[in-house]
Amino acid sequence: MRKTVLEVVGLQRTYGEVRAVDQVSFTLAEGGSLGIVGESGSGKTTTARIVVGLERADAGRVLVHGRDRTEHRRGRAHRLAKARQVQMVFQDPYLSLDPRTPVGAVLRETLRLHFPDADHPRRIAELLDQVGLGPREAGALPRQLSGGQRQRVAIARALAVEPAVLVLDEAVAALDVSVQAQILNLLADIREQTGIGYLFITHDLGVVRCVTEDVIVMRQGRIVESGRTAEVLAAPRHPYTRLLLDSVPRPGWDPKAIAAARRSL
Ligand SMILES: Nc1ncnc2c1ncn2[C@@H]1O[C@H](COP(=O)(O)OP(=O)(O)OP(=O)(O)O)[C@@H](O)[C@H]1O
Repeated sequence: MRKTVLEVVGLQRTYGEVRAVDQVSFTLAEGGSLGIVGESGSGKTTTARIVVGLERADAGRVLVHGRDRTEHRRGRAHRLAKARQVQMVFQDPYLSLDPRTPVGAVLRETLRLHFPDADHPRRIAELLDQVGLGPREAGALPRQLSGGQRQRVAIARALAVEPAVLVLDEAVAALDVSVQAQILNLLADIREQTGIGYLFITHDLGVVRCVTEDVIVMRQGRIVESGRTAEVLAAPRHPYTRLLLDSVPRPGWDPKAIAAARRSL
């Protein structure tokens, strides 16, 4: 049995009348990969943002290696320690990368903050190599890179912190299908090499099938189904999961039938 790295217990978050996250609990094993799927508005991103610490929960707890992240303690050391537990990769790295900072400098800044005494040039070369980039990209600005390369930089920056958990929020959604596959393969290799646990937020069941071991399905803030990914996708028990599976465009896909099925749920 692998140890648990992340444990989420009874998360709640309400915005006005909307229960964005309602009694959400799950665990992620060390080196495991858990998908959170659901339609737009199902509460996936809010859950992820609470796990990372970008959003507060009204109730519930987030534990990494048994330590509560939701406790509010002031101070730089505490903030940095929290960041080292969980890192996030967003859908659009353009928004999270400073347009004026070359790639190598992005990594150097992160390393200076978290590991001031490390051998930065060596570590930067290692990180770039780990994500399939080289010295040429180290000197480039974000706009001089392709979407896939930018996402590789965002992944390298997250890895620089040596986190226990990586939260990937629609991390390949903006990329072309072939580039998506490259990044998903890269992420699978990195997980194998490092043992970092992944929390994959996506609306795309193809992504879930490729890169997760377990999955939870969210609808209107609640978990409606969870289990091993292969089993949930092969034999979904909840009608909503079946509907999500049916909504994946494929030959013979009929939007009218999907809309009718949705109304009947
Ligand atoms: N800051 C906010 N203020 C008000 N309502 C919010 C806020 N953030 C999220 N919500 C609402 O909470 C619900 C869940 O949103 P959330 O973004 O978590 O869903 P999601 O499944 O990630 O959707 P998407 O895939 O579109 O990002 C939605 O009804 C949304 O409108």
